[in-house]
Amino acid sequence: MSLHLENLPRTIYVERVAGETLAEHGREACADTAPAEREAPVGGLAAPSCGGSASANLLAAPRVVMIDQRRLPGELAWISTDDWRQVVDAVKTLAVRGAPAIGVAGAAAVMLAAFELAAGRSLAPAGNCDASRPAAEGRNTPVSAEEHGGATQVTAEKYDELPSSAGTRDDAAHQVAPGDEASSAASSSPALFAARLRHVARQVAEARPTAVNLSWAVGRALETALEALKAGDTPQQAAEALYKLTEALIAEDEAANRAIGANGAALLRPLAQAKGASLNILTHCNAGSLATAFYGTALGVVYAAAEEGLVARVYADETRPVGQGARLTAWELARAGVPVTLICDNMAASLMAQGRIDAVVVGADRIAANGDAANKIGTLGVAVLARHFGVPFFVAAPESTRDGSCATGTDIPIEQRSATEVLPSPIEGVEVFNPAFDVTPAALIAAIVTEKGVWKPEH
Ligand SMILES: CSC[C@@H](O)[C@@H](O)C(=O)COP(=O)(O)O
Repeated sequence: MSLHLENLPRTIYVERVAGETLAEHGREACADTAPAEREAPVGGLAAPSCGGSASANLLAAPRVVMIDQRRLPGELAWISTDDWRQVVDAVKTLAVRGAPAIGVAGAAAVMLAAFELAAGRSLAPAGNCDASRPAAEGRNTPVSAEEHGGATQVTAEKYDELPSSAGTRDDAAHQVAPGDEASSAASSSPALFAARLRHVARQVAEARPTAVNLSWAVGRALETALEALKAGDTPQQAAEALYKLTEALIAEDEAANRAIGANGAALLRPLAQAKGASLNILTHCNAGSLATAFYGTALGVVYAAAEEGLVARVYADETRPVGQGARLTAWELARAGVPVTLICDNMAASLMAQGRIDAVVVGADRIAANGDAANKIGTLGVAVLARHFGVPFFVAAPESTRDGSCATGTDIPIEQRSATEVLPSPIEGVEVFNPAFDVTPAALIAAIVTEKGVWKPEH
């Protein structure tokens, strides 16, 4: 098999529009339909730019460019925006999804807000960005990063930590009327800038509750801005620091995924040797390049193993109700040149019973200290089946997905999503239960693969 990773589009990146300042640049988002084939600046396909080249002066307008994954596989289209609210909206509506990708998106949203403030623009909420956060239910209850307060979270303290010259949080952050004087004041007052950026960061971090990567990355962004201000930087310089951080997060994520791939391939090698043939691998949801900055976590393992000839075929669960497996994983693998067979979620048992699955590799959205791992709903069922049929079950995720503040999986907040994802037209008298994730106990996981190595929680 020859891999074609160059056919994979970059999920999310940032760019500058040369020759325009933020104040001059239009605020509207543009959605571009990608050409069938196009060279990307650094591997993979990139969207056509909304204008200009990548050379940038101070305060040239940054844009966040994201694949609109709601439109796949029918159409490869990008959202390009300089509005942090649209990035939050994209996270909530799954235009951009997957734990590492929404982490990058979160940091990028804070970066766009910083540029908006630094240019003296209003920070009034728009669209549904202030819409109430997704509900949580059951034992895995805490939802917001602030409420959760763990080591890798955006803590309340971080939100409230002000530069020494700043006033209180309330006197600044809540002055958010469109076009008011406080908006332009934030461009010249580090204290006001910090307070209002903190206010935005909180909204961004709460866009989705389960994947810890979101609040982790937002926390890094906020910390970067506050540190810059403490060091005496202007709001404009702090915004520039956030642009650099977003680029760094994207590069870090790809590097982590490639390391995860190498570590995971080392786990699959002995299985292929024992079988005397390449492996059939089952995966659930999309933990591929589309779910990350590039390359993928679970599919990163597949890509690295495929390079070595260890992979015969990937079976992709369709992953009801949103269909990330059918719409995204199958599309991505086919595009990358990996043989793929799409199955319905209820077919995995039958395949395993026939001995047609050699290993399961999935991603994760949050991993508790004891190794319990939250991943897309349905993963737990696959893990139970794998244990029953003696198939090794591997979890692949970056270190940023580990949350030491959750002792076990019961501490992980589980997002409840809209009933319409399950039942597009309501039926009177019918309630819908739609948790987006479930938790696989560590006892069912053969190994957790991160960029740092392989972790066997049981041992
Ligand atoms: C690489 S993220 C882990 C995935 O396996 C999966 O759970 C996932 O893609 C997240 O779900 P989503 O709701 O699509 O954002």
